[in-house]
Amino acid sequence: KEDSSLATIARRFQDSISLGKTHKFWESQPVGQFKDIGDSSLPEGPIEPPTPLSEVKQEPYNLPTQYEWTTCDMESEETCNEVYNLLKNNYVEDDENMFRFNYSQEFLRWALCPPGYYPSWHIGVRAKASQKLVAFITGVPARIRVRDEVVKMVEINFLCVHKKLRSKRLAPVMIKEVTRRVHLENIWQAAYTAGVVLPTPITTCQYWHRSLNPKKLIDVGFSRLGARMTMSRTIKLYKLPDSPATPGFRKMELRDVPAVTRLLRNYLSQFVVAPDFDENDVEHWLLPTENVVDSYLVESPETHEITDFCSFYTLPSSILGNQNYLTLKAAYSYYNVSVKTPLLQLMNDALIVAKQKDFDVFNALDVMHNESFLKELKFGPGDGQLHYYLYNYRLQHALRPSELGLVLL
Ligand SMILES: CNCCCN(C)c1ncc(F)c(N2CC(C(=O)NCc3cnc4ccccn34)C2)n1
Repeated sequence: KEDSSLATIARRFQDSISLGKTHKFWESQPVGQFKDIGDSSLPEGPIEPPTPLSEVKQEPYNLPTQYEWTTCDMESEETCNEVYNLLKNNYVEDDENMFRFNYSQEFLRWALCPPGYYPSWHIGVRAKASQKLVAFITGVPARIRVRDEVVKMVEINFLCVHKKLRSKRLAPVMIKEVTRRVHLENIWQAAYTAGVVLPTPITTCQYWHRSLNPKKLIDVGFSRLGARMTMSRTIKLYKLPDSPATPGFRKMELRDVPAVTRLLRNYLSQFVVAPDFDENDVEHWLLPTENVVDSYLVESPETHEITDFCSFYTLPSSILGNQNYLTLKAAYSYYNVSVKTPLLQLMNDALIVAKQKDFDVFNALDVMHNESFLKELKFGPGDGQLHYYLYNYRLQHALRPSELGLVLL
């Protein structure tokens, strides 16, 4: 595996710039530049001031003539289905093209229609002739705290260009168009992630996977049988109890929103970058939604106080080219709060309910305090890294993943 340290990648990126090979795009954007890494004379905070709204480009950017912009109304069954199919066939795959994310329609409506969302930030590109949807990019509003500053941001996600239109340089103009529409709403910062290195990550996270259905995971090539391991020994290794161990462990309900909000706000205050959730946000993002997000809490049987919380979201992947299985059912660790119940025990209960719900694998990033349970609960390191980025906001130095309290979908 090549040395993938950020310094090496930065130097290569710098070299490729001098050779004129790299995209001019990212050096033209207000993002931390590789050449500025370590320059402590540059202040932390916004890189560029807001533009007066009258000076923001009023008309959309130009697309190649055979394409046109469209706004995707995600609350329309038909349009949501078009977006679903574009992503199902053209969104992120693993490096060996064995899996592709298969975000469900109900997940996309949840992820893209939070309180205060802007329909105009759900941007599609259609081929004029066929009216087919061939590309997509989204923004949703979020209040994100960076150290002591709560910043109104946009979370950019679901950038997808149809496989047949790759290297037509559509992505840069889509990024500029969503930026323009966000500027029109007087928002000047963004948060986004990518599996690739761009200028410049605020942190780089590692994925970890906990097998729940090891036989299927080995059959489909997601994991391999360990050396000197048999299949039956492997199934036994990952076996879990039939029910959670923590007394008072139960599903979250609407009546729990105020208590969960207090618990979560308190817990997230320890991280350098984290969402600034209010009760409306908690009701949308954390109340259980079938096939989308599951959340549990610990209510003390004695005092009825809510002391702990855990949650995970449902993101299946299509399995490309396997005769026996079509879909990998994956749960992704979301927000977890451990105050009275040890995080290790809380997350083991999360694994137990995920197994009960027939998930094949439970994924987690090494963000927040996740490092403390990953190895002990038999998570294995994944091959994918997830780089986190802020747009138009400089941090003087990259964060450790444990300083990050933000999970994007
Ligand atoms: C903000 N959005 C984050 C959602 C996940 N995003 C986009 C992502 N970006 C880079 C990755 F490395 C990654 N990984 C999940 C881990 C994993 O499960 N790897 C095997 C696998 C199974 N299915 C798929 C589908 C696509 C890629 C890998 N896959 C690695 N996830």
